[in-house]
Amino acid sequence: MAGMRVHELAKEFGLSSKDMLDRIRDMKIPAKSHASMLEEAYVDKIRKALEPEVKEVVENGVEKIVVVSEKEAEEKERQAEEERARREAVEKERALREQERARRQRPEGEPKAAPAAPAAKKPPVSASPFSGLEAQIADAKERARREAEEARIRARAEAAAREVAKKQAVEAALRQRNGGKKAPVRAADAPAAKRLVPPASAPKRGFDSLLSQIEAEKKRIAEQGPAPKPASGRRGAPAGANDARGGKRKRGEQVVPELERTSEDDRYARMAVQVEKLQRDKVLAEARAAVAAATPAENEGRRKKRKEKRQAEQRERLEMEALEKGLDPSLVLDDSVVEIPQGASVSKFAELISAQPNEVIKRLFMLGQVLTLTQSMSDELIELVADDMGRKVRVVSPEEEFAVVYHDSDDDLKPRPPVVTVMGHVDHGKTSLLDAIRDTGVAQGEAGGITQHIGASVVSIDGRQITFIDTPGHEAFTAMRARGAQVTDIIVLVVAADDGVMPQTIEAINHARAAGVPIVVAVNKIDKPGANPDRVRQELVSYEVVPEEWGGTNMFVEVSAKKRLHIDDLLETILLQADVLELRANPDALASGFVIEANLDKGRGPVATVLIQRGTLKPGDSLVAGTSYGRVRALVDPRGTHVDAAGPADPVEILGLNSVPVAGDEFRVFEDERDARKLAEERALRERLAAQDAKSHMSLDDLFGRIEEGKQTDLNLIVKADVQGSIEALRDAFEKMDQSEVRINIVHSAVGGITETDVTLAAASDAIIIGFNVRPTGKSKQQAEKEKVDIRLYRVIYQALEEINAARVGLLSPDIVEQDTGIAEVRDLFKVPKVGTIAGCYMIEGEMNRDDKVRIVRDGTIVFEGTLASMRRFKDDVKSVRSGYECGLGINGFQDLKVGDTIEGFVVKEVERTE
Ligand SMILES: Nc1nc2c(ncn2[C@@H]2O[C@H](COP(=O)(O)OP(=O)(O)OP(=O)(O)O)[C@@H](O)[C@H]2O)c(=O)[nH]1
Repeated sequence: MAGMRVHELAKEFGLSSKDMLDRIRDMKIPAKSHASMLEEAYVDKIRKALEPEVKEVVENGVEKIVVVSEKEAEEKERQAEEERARREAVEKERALREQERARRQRPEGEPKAAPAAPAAKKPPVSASPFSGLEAQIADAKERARREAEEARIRARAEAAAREVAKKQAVEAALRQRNGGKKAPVRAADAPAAKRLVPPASAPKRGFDSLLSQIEAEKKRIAEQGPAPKPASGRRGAPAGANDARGGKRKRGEQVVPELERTSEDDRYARMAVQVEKLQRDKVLAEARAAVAAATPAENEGRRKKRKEKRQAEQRERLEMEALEKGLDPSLVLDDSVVEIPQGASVSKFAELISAQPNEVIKRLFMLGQVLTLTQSMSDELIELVADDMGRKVRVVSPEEEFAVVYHDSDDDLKPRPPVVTVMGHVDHGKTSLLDAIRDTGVAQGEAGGITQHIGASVVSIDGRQITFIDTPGHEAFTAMRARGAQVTDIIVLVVAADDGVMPQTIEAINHARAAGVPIVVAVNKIDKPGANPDRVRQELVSYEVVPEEWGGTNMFVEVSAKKRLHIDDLLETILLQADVLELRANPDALASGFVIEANLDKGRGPVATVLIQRGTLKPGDSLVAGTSYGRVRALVDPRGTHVDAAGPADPVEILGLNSVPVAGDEFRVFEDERDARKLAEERALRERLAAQDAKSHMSLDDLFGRIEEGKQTDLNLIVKADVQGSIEALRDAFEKMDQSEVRINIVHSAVGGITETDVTLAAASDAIIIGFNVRPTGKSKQQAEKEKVDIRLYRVIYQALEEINAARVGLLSPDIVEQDTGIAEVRDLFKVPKVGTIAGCYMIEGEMNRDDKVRIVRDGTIVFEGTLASMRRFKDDVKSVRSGYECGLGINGFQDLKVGDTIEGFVVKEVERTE
């Protein structure tokens, strides 16, 4: 078969040439106009493509025809039925009329025909005289309904055709606007579409909305003429126009399917652009994915993991440290908890909890505390105010702030010597045993045999070291432990074989057990005739100290300190016990440990004996010990030898501290001296605050006591002395005093000169300062005068006791007082033949007279008291020297003057008692 022209094919399918051309182009078949000749193969293709549509249209038409013929048949049948009914009704009516005529012709008396009566009364509908009329009315109604129905169907089909025409017109307009190549659809083309759309069976609802959208679009184009927005759907579009790309598009794509049909070139160009864009997007997405999967992400992941690991480790470490410090880890680790340094000022506190200082002051006021911005808050106040303001806080002590929890690796730990404390009942031979061990003859040196100050010593056996701490009693051991000074590894319990277990023996056992320290029993005085070592063993069993040979864990050694019997055995046993303990420490670190004894040496200043627990201490190290700090000037071992280094378990005396620390104080070397100083100063501040707190609590209690007991009065004392022993002696003496009328409270006691801190504390606690062999240092004297704080200085204990007793009796002023006159500072020294040492002085305060008594004060301690041998200005003897002048002073019977000493003049005056 030959080819066909486009218009011929269009005619075949009942389409306009233009519609046919469109479809042909959609099928990518070349055709330029309605006259273009189509190859046979193309014609077949077009027919195949269009036949389903045509078939649909035809089928719909057949269906309609079938439906119409059925309806006609029904109608005819109905009409015939109606005709039949009408004829029957007419026949019946005629019969009835005949009957009536006959009845009227009959005489009056003649009975009525029975069957007629009921019929007359209730005639059947079919027999009604109007039944024919009713049938006509019904018939007319039915006809009208039918006509209306047909009209509706017609109207619908026409409306659908009109709408399709409209849509095609809009499409054409859109095409023209976008492509500009397509001629607008003429109104005449519109009816052609009618044939493609089944008049009544076309889907309606979706079509309606499509139409309304098209209408809106048309209106918009007409009014504004902008670029078209994407078509809302493809329903109603010609079948062949569909799905060049599967009909699925992403939101925002600029391509409108209908618009692609403007021209081949245009369409492909658009597709190319789109493909390019798609590819670019794809490439970009791939690149992003590749980048994301590549190194940075990997690094990011690793970094994140590392960070998480670090955080977890840090958390664990903090938790461990908190537990080791006995703190609640939840408080330490809770981010919402604000850490407030101990003794923080009101303004600092407000700043840390991000509150208005005035608000803090107001709340403090409400708590009965009138504080200014710069004043320190106590721990309790910090917690109270924070709680009041709904904030979680944790008061951090200076120790904690500087706290270091040492974590030495196993490799760093080296074996160290054991540290041993000897304990036992009075007179069971502790000092003698230590003496025997050290072989230094200490016991003979102590007149009463009562140990006064703790010390430490080192012995060697078989090249191995043992460090001994000599304690004055169990209290010191417990006091040290209470301060966290766990210095002892082994306790040697001395039990006299002739005396057996005594109260202090039991106490010692309890202390050792509480500290978790193993006991080695030294059964002493076995040389004595009444010695019964086995009895000692038996007695100790009931205190759970069981000899190894009896199946227990305690090693027993029978010794005689006096006769030096089995001392080696004892030392070997101690080493055996130490081996069991596997004592180790890291020597390669900054030194730390505890102060075991401290005093103010007249010649050397503050001296502290420390026991090193970790690291190595060297001269030049900056350290802090309690509230003292300084740079190590010299290290002296227990034999009095200057050493260059001291390692773990070594006891060593250190010189160079600024003040005297307290036994049990922790010491630590800092890399930076400023840190040491800062910690020491903060500790001192905290101590002052604690002392004030203690006072305020106590005074409240006292107030209560006074109200309860009527006449009760308190005497608060601050005791300062040159050695701890003096303080203990004074304390003991006070305890023995009758306190029924006046209660004596020692609010603070320490070794060293009277400082400004002491005066502040005395002012705060309304206390008297008692100085025993010490003097006020720095500006403390002026401060005491300013604050009207009474400082009483004594050289001998009995004098202090006597005065206090006098004061206690009626709190009277003593009879005799020392009145200071002037103070001179020694700035130079001259050796004058036959006269002795003359001090070149500068009078720094008051006026000193030639006849005044004088005391020589060095580092706050009185080193001599006497009279002046000479007082000269230049070469002239003078009677007095006032402040601001230089002079030369000679002291009777005292040559050991030093530059830096102060020479204080005073007169002794008798003061009358007021009652
Ligand atoms: N016969 C004998 N006497 C001893 C022995 N050990 C100590 N003594 C004597 O016991 C007395 C008390 O000895 P100390 O060493 O002072 O006893 P201490 O336990 O240190 O005494 P305090 O320091 O007061 O607790 C002294 O007179 C010693 O000579 C010993 O082994 N044998």
